[in-house]
Order: sequence, then structure tokens, then C-alpha cells
Amino acid sequence: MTTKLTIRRPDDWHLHLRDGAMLAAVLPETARHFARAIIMPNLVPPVVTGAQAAAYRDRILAALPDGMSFEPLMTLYLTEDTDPQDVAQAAASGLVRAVKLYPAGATTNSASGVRDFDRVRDVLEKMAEIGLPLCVHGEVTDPEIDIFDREAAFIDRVLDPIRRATPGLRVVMEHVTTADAVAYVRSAENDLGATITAHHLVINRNHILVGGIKPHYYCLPVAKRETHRKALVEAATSGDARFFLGTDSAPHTDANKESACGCAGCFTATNTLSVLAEVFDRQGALDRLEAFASLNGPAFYRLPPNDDKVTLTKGAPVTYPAKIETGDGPVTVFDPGFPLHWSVT
Ligand SMILES: NC(=O)N[C@@H](CC(=O)O)C(=O)O
Ligand SMILES: [Zn+2]
Ligand SMILES: [Zn+2]
Repeated sequence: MTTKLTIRRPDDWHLHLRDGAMLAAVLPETARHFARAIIMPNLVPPVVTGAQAAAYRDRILAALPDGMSFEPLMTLYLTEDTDPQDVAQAAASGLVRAVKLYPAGATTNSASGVRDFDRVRDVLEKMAEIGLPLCVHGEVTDPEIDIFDREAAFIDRVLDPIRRATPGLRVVMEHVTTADAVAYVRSAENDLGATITAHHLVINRNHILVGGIKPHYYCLPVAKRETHRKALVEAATSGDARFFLGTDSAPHTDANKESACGCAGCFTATNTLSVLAEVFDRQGALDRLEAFASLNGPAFYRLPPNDDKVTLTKGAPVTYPAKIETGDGPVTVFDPGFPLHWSVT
């Protein structure tokens, strides 16, 4: 039985750090374990221009406690007014590593996102030309479409047409939640990847709805039925280089989660690695954890993997706080619902 595992230091290819007091509280939770992260731009107002991304990057670095190291990989929030030249410049300088597409209204702070995909065609063409990845929140917003079908519908209605119309565009389907998305990614060549969260490897929709509504399991895309969770576990633990870790750790205060209209997002930064190790261990796939958490993401983003390593040790159940305190109020840490035996040493 394996009780010790040393892997290259992981990165997080989809992370929400927010700003101000929340940023200061959540950043150490990520920087403790992860070397780099793709930083989501859905602030209010959103991070749209290269100048805004540079300023946000400075605020992140200023919030980093002394003695910790962490590299924020910045993204731009795609709007119908995004300037292709500004995107190209921000990418050429190394500041920006991806552009994020939110269908308007699909998720938290997505109101400035895209309604008419024809209006971002010039930006997507520029991105294909320079090899800059497009990260997508893959859900349609059509009120006629059932919320559990919105990811599958997005593939057919939006993503596949965009990819066909823009040859060479490199796309990351973020936080995939369905067997449909896994199959779609597998059907493509190397220009399509997908991030998978730790929580979607653990929960299905019963966790949200059975025995009372559990707001801390509510995120978007919403967790689907068990067959889909199994497909995600299979993809994550397969070693297939197109699948890699993006935690989508998305802090909201308890007041905003435990509400008549609760916000979407699970806060997982604190215990993601312990959760992942448990999932991979149960699958008999610990030897593939490094690929998923530390190798496949850098390969897709054409960056070197980290040189330093982390060691995970299996032992008595790990303790971690149920909540972290922030200047805006407490934030509940994701509870996988089973004991975690792997700790990062
Ligand atoms: N995943 C979520 O449920 N919420 C994210 C937004 C997102 O990634 O869709 C957030 O910013 O809170
Ligand atoms: Zn999203
Ligand atoms: Zn997210």
C-alpha cells in the first residue's frame, strides 16, 4: 500500500481569488500548495483590458504574505467590445495567458459576457493566430433549456460551431461536469482541453438536494447525476493529457451562500489536494495524480512544469478548518463528506 507520494508541485488552471479583503484571506490557501494559477477575471467590474489585468496582478502579488511564492497567470474577460490588439499585446508581454468566455448571464458576474458570438469573431481569430487559449464557461443561458442539460447543449449550439469557424483556436472547456463534455474533448485533437474540479469528482446532484438543500454544494455548472461523476473520475484518472486540474475554488461568504438566492461556487482551495489524493487512491490511480495536477496543465499552456516537489503522506484523517475567516465574513470550506487521509507535507 502506497503511503507516500512525491509529485511535482501542482498548479491550479481555474481559480477565483476575488479582490480586497477576500483576496487577502483566500490567496494563502492556494499559495500554500500551488505554484501558479489561472486567475479568473469575473470581478465587479470585470478584468477586460491588459491594463486592468496588470493592475489586478499587482494587487494579488501585494496580498501575498511574506515568505510565500505564487505566480498568478492572468486572463482577460471577453466582452463584445474587446479589442483584439489589446489582447495580442497583453499576450505578447507574457502578462495574459488566456481569454475567458462567459456567455452573458451564465454564472457569477457574467453580465458583461458575450450575447452575440459573431461580435467576438475578430478576437477569436486573433487568438487562433497567436495561439492564445480561450477558456470557456460552457453552459447555454436559454431559459428553455433545463439547467442539467445546459453544458451538453452548449457543446452543440455554441462551442462546436465556434471551433469549426475558427480553425486553430485552442480551447479549454472549464469545470466540465458531464460525460458529454468528456466525450467531446476526447473526440478532438490537441487544440481542446478540459479542466475538472475536485468537487465534481466527489459530489453528484443528490449531494445538493437529498435530505435538505445544501448550498455549499451548489456551483455552476451544477453537479449532474452519478453516471456523469463517474465519467469525470475516469477522465481525470486516465492520464489523458487533455484533462487537468482547475479547482474553480470560488469563495462566497456564508451569508451569500446560505440565502434565499444563494450564490454559486464551492470553496475548495484549502483541501483540494487531500480530496484529489483520496479520489485517485480509491481508483488505484495514485501514479496518475501528477499528470492530472502538475503536468497536463502546463503542457496545454505551453509552460514548463514546476521544478520543486510536494510530498503527500497517508495517515490518520487530516484535519482542516470548516471555515476560513475573511474581512467580509466566514467562508465555508468544501466538505467532501468522507474522511481525508492524505496530507501535504
Ligand atoms: N463556479 C461557480 O459556481 N462560480 C464561479 C463562477 C464560475 O466559475 O462559473 C464564481 O465566480 O463564483
Ligand atoms: Zn464557470
Ligand atoms: Zn470558476
